[in-house]
Amino acid sequence: MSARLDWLSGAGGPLHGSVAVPGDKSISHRALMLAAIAEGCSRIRGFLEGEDTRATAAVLAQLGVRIEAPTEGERIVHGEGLHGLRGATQPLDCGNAGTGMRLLAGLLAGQSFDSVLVGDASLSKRPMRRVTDPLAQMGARIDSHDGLPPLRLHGGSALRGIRYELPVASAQVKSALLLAGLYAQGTTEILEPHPTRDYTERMLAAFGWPIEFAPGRARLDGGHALRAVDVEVPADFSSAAFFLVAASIVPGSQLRMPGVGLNPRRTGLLQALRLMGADIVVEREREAGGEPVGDLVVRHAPLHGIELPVALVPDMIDEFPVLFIAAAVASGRTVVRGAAELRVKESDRIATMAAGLRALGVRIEETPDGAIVEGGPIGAGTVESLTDHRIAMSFAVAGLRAIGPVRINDCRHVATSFPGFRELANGCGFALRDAS
Ligand SMILES: O=C(O)C1=C[C@@H](OP(=O)(O)O)[C@@H](O)[C@H](O)C1
Ligand SMILES: C=C(OP(=O)(O)O)C(=O)O
Repeated sequence: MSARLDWLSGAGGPLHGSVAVPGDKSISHRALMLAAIAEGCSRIRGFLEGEDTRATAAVLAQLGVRIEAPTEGERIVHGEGLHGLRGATQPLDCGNAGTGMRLLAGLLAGQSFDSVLVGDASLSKRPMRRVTDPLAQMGARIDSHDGLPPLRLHGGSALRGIRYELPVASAQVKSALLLAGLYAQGTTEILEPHPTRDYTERMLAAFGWPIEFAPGRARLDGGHALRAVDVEVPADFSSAAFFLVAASIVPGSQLRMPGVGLNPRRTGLLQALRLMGADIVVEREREAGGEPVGDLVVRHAPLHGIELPVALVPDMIDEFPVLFIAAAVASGRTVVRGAAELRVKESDRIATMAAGLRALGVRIEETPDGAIVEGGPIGAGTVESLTDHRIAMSFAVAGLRAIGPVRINDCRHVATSFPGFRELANGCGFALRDAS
């Protein structure tokens, strides 16, 4: 993870073929965690072999959970039961994963032993009070470094359920509190300002924990048990997003992505791109592993700028970097508002995208909670990914339509969410290579 890796993305395409997008990151994290504290043995298929999810698996192994990896994309988790985890002697390294650290904070807050959660340089700058404050209200004792990692969780705290209104729409915070709620006395109830992805709720129900949930709220009582189940992980919509935009902007392209997760709390970009004029069809809609999935077929279409409806923002929170690329090649102006959360991701994604697009000659004005992008030609140039995986892949997409090569500095974190991105991209018509 330390060696630097720079990419050059050139004008490729047209893009053709079928792209097998890897498994959903959010679901893979949760499947590991719930299986680890379930009774019995769970098999996970379609598991994301990303660095973020592997870090979560390694943390659970440190806590005494036996996890087998019989084939790539498969895990067999030997559950230890709700009270079967064992304290680790070393800090638990969540790598680059905000999801890993925040959900584990909830899971570990009610254990009998102490834990220390650490992360890499990027994760060490991400705000943790959003989870530590409500967990403290539940009775947890957690020390942080001024609201930043590392998090020191003191074991032996008796947790009690709370009713909590989330100040920001965050599935990570909701999930952390629900996981802590498993260990709490009484009822834990979470209310959201806007509904967020409900994977934790759906999966808790699948593992047999009584839970009530509806868009924007979730409620459970402590003191039940989880029973092992098999989990089928769909392909990650957020990874498919790069190919949706790539094929939309390169003339003559047509791509198919089979088995992509289409949970409505994830597919805001589909709606946004359609509002911009994109030609995306969902085929073979079905249910797999309790989640809606379908095959996405995308063909090139001329895009035009839009005022993005603010209500779509939480449903496409990880897709903004690549939306900004679509906006940069669209005709006219695209306006994004209500997306201040982008500033506390792996990088400040408003500032990082604005700096990169400006370096390529695109007119973009940053606002506190969004940006205004003027579509037009994309020039050649050098951009900094600031080790943010989604920024690196988004500028790889931009290179397809640039008038000369786009150099993307520091792409080593792409494998956190999308191992094999470059090979898949080149396989369907990208021209993406090492810069050195
Ligand atoms: O719960 C999850 O799996 C995630 C929730 C989102 O974060 P927030 O909860 O901070 O919005 C998202 O950005 C992240 O990639 C994954
Ligand atoms: C924000 C992201 O992930 P995390 O919060 O888990 O680091 C992401 O994958 O874009």
